[in-house]
Amino acid sequence: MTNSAPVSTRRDLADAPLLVAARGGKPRHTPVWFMRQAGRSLPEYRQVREGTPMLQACLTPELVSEITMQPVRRHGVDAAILFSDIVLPLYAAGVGLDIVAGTGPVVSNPISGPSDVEALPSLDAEQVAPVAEAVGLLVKELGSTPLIGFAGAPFTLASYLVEGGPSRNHERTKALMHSDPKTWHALLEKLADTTLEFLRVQLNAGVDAIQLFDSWAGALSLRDYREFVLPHSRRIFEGVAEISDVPRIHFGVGTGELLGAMRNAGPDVVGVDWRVPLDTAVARLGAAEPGAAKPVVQGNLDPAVLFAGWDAVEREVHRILEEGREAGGHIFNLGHGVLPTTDPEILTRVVELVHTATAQR
Ligand SMILES: O=C(O)CCc1c2[nH]c(c1CC(=O)O)Cc1[nH]c(c(CC(=O)O)c1CCC(=O)O)Cc1[nH]c(c(CC(=O)O)c1CCC(=O)O)Cc1[nH]c(c(CCC(=O)O)c1CC(=O)O)C2
Repeated sequence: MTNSAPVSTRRDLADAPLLVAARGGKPRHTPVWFMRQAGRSLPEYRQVREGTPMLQACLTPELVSEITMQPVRRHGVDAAILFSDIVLPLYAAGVGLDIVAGTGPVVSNPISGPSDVEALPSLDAEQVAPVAEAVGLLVKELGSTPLIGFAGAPFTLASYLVEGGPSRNHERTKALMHSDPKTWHALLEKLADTTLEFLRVQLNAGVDAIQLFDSWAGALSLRDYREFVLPHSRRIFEGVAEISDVPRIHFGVGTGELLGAMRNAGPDVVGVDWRVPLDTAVARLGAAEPGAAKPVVQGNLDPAVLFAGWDAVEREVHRILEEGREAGGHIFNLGHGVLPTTDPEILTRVVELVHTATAQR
């Protein structure tokens, strides 16, 4: 774990709509970006990635920079998100895994007990130096567009490591959690250390915000989330706050019942999937002490609606913007990542619609 003092390489983007909204201010328009905006939906992505395996691409600075820039140039989004993956730090640390196209992350030797947790390698900043180099290239190229760094949260990473790959029911993960809490917490502590170190590298290189993805936390009951996951996610947000004052976003899928608990982990912004209307999410998040600032939310267009024709898209975007007015701040996004066969033209039109519908409010 490097404890180098944060290098102030961040740009002064004080009036960038993403950063203004994230702090509960009034941006010149509602900011919009899309999870998975850099990826398979873009022909230029498929072209530039030809022949380079996913994880190797994530460790090639010039490729990371080019791929991250593609949706910014094409769509005019209000943020870039670093082209990376949630399993990259595990791969860089030496965990035997690969990303199999059409499947996702696949782990060679799944974790099943205390000796496997003991053997899990920790991450050294040097192992992800190419990511820091990519951030350095991007902060020069992005001008006034903020760059969002990201990492996977401990529960989602643990699920891939224990299940050995994507899982519908996470049965091995939950079995370990309930049968051997000591080993479970030891695993999540190591994963939180790795995540925090990976975020530290991105922050010291100059990212302007971070997002912690707990994509699969929605598989948990509120009781289990609070007992087995929340303390570890909270440690990450507290750790990030000690490194930098950038806005911290927390997102998961199927998390309608967990939103209040996710806010207790300490993020500045909570991402909401498409199942919960934003005004309902604000009510569930807003259970903080009376007089506290209203929560800032991100989301939450159903990615599948982008296949329903422009009239449906336009109707849904206006509905979501209306619901977002209930929050202390709203960053428009999808409720999960862009689906690979999405028409990129539609995403560009959504950016234009959000900007014109909310300009100079
Ligand atoms: O085949 C390729 O070209 C690589 C596909 C690809 C991956 N990461 C990627 C991309 C670019 C893209 O999304 O098109 C690139 C990727 N992975 C991620 C992000 C961050 C974001 O969503 O904006 C991004 C996009 C970053 C950016 O836009 O710059 C993070 C990620 N990887 C992963 C997850 C968890 C999950 O969704 O399972 C998550 C959390 C995000 C989410 O919930 O959508 C794990 C993962 N990585 C990957 C896959 C897809 C496997 C497949 O279906 O081929 C999967 C599993 C899955 O998505 O179901 C590989």
